[in-house]
Amino acid sequence: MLLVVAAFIVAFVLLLYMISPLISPKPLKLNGAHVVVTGGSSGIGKSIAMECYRQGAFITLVARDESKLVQAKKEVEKCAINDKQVVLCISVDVSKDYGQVESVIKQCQEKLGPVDMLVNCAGTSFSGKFEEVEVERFRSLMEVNYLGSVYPTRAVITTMKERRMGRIMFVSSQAGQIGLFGYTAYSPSKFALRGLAESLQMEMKPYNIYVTIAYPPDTDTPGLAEENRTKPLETRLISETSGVTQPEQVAKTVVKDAIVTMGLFRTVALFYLGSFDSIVRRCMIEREQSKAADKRE
Ligand SMILES: NC(=O)C1=CN([C@@H]2O[C@H](COP(=O)(O)OP(=O)(O)OC[C@H]3O[C@@H](n4cnc5c(N)ncnc54)[C@H](OP(=O)(O)O)[C@@H]3O)[C@@H](O)[C@H]2O)C=CC1
Ligand SMILES: CCCCCCCCCCCCCCCC(=O)[C@@H](N)CO
Repeated sequence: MLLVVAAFIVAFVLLLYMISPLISPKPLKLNGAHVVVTGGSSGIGKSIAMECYRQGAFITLVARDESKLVQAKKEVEKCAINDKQVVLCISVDVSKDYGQVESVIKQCQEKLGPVDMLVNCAGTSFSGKFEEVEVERFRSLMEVNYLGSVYPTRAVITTMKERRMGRIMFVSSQAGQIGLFGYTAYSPSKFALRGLAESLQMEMKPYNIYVTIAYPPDTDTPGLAEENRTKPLETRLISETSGVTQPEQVAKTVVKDAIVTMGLFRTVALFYLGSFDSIVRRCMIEREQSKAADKRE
């Protein structure tokens, strides 16, 4: 009986794999394409920009800090494959004023042509126990991670629809697939991206615009180093189960996914949850035991 079920599952997956090239669109050629990367001055965004540059794209890097932008531009330029390629830098806060975001997108389209691919990677994380996270943080994470992806997307979408082409990428997180200890402020902002990406994909498909969303694990970036400064023990132990990835690796995977959209759904690994609950319980018991021991002394 079990064997039959297993055989069915294997056959189904094989079938999906075989028909996926038929139902997915033609791969996007990055050579000569204009790619806008928000959060392109650091970490995952910077690696994505470098990966696209290696494939011949023209890049606009968007972030706030000008000196980090200039530094990143130099690094991206080193990945050039021809002498026509250009890296443009734009300093703007993607989460505050929609009018501003719209006007910088206009500027970069005037210089490098219509946007072929938008990578929404600007974002920030924070971990801490729910009651210890400042209330303001819940608003700011939602603003940067969610609205900071809505605004640039909104600013490029009309032209993409007119041209009947384009790719939009959102960078969520494994913490955007399941809620985890310490991420009460961060996870919801990443879950929101999933709702946005799935709804938008349904609207955009008839216009030959494809939306992808990435769920990376912990990745070795300045952003992660900053987050680790306040990370509760539980969050650290839970995160260790999926390890730390290098930004270059994440970039390779997500860029490939965006240009060759497979359209296959990613499954949530729910079986992890049981083992995480036991980590949380163990930490609590150990903390209580050491408190009790302190009292006895
Ligand atoms: N590193 C990790 O473990 C993981 C990260 N992610 C997600 O990937 C994305 C990138 O993370 P990571 O590379 O670690 O982060 P970094 O902190 O290294 O880089 C963040 C980038 O976003 C920019 N940015 C932040 N806020 C704004 C804003 N309001 N307006 C414009 N630009 C902004 C930063 O530049 P500046 O500050 O100058 O504006 C910088 O370029 C985030 O969305 C993060 O949530 C997902 C899973 C794992
Ligand atoms: C298909 C699999 C889905 C679920 C797997 C569960 C894995 C549990 C480990 C979760 C690690 C938390 C990563 C958060 C990364 C992040 O976004 C911050 N580091 C940002 O700085």
